Amino acid sequence: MKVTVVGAGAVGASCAEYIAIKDFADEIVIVDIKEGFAEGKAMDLMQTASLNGFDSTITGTTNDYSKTAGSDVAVITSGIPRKPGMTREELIGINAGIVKTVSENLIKYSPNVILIVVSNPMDTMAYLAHKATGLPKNRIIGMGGALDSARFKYRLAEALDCPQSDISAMVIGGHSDTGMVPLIEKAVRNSVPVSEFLSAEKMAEVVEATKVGGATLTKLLGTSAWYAPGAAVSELVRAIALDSKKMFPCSALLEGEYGLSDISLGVPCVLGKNGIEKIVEIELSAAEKAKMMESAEGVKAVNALL
Ligand SMILES: NC(=O)c1ccc[n+]([C@@H]2O[C@H](COP(=O)([O-])OP(=O)(O)OC[C@H]3O[C@@H](n4cnc5c(N)ncnc54)[C@H](O)[C@@H]3O)[C@@H](O)[C@H]2O)c1
Ligand SMILES: O=C(O)C[C@H](O)C(=O)O
Repeated sequence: MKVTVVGAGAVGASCAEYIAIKDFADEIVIVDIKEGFAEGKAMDLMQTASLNGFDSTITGTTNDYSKTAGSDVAVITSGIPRKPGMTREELIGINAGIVKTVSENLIKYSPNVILIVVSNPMDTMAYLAHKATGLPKNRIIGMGGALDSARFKYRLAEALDCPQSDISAMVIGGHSDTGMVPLIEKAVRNSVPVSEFLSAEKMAEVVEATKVGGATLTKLLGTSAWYAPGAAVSELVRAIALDSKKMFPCSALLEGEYGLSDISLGVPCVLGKNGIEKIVEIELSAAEKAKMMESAEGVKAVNALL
């Protein structure tokens, strides 16, 4: 499998590193516009091969998309991250143009590629990629919910004082500080609803902490997070590479699913060799449906700025 990662910055390099270490890709190509930056990151990562025990080959290129030709999957992390106090949506003015051009460049050399959009505001950037490329809807995946769900599990395990491996939980909706929908009613600790262990107040605290998980880290780090985002992307790529049929919440183009259309929004997706193999329509409570509709309105308002 050949994987391209556009953007050799914090998230792109982390994503490339995790993909290499998990060793399911034959070739990883990193692209950046900063002269020599992708080449340097690739060489540094390749010098970990004997230490981390992987055989994937990693190369870098400064904006030469011919080196990405024939990619099976391409991850778009190019663009600026937010600073403390900003929203993800405020990045649209700079990132929209970058994501559009990068998407067009990628499909020129890899017409059969599956795109994974990471750059923020992610749901809108994924929607933009659909408009810019015209790729089939199964071949554009927005990564946000997989990361948000990991943060949800982290917060639930913290509240329950238990290993994260005991938790199954999912976040759907928009990848935004206000629009995320952590499905707390459906979260379980080893098949037992978390409501058996946590008060309503504590569950509300966990939901709120999950929603601002990105902003919390941006405040601590001075820029947005990269380890968990990179790891989340690597898991989506692995599901495609191994045709695993694992289900992740991903931003997918909706055409009537969940009563929504003309929007890319976080919903449960089965991932495999074809990208999104299936959008899974789960039963939502009235409260969950209301939050999902509100989330969709927020994303559509940002889409309107394109
Ligand atoms: N969807 C998510 O869950 C999620 C998680 C983390 C970060 N993000 C987003 O990912 C993006 C990258 O974050 P980061 O922390 O890696 O930023 P970063 O600044 O560390 O890296 C971005 C890289 O993109 C490069 N770049 C800019 N324009 C480019 C272009 N036209 N072609 C190729 N490369 C280009 C820059 O040179 C830089 O190296 C941001 O928009 C951030 O908000 C999204
Ligand atoms: O929070 C950010 O700006 C980056 C990313 O969307 C995240 O959730 O870590």
